[in-house]
Amino acid sequence: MRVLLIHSDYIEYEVKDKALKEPEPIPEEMKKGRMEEVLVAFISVEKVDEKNPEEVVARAVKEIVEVAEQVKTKNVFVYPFAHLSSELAKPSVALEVLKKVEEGLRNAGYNVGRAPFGYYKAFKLSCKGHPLAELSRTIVPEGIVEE
Ligand SMILES: C[C@@H](O)[C@H](N)C(=O)N[C@H]1[C@@H](O)[C@H](n2cnc3c(N)ncnc32)O[C@@H]1CO
Repeated sequence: MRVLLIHSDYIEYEVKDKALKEPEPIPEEMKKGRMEEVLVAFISVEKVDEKNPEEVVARAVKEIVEVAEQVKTKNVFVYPFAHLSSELAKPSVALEVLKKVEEGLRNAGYNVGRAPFGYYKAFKLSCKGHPLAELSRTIVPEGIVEE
């Protein structure tokens, strides 16, 4: 899993077109979204994660919580993003992993938003620009070496 973390004044998105034949079914209110004072986590779920999705979810939640504590925000936005890796997991696995990351963060006491899965989306982001505002993490199942 590849994670790009951007501490932002806000993120807003708008769903445009389907990017998968069968994107995640979403209610009208999920077609647009905005969150303020937020740690945005752009996440690419990778093929290697299919070896142990539960472990990758647990480690991703831990990493994201650590950064959220450092930048002092309780708001996290999970953004499915297929552009951080050339070895993507298949969509069915990726969606499940992303939903579990969202659930894990909520269970950890965070206000969590998530962008819809399987769509082209327009988005605006305002990065805060402080030294911890832009971070990335590579998370793989135990015992796997990621190039
Ligand atoms: C396209 C761009 O504007 C948009 N932002 C986009 O990336 N859309 C992605 C994700 O929502 C999702 N998706 C599919 N596979 C994956 C994966 N392995 N990991 C994460 N998301 C995935 O399916 C879409 C097409 O790949």
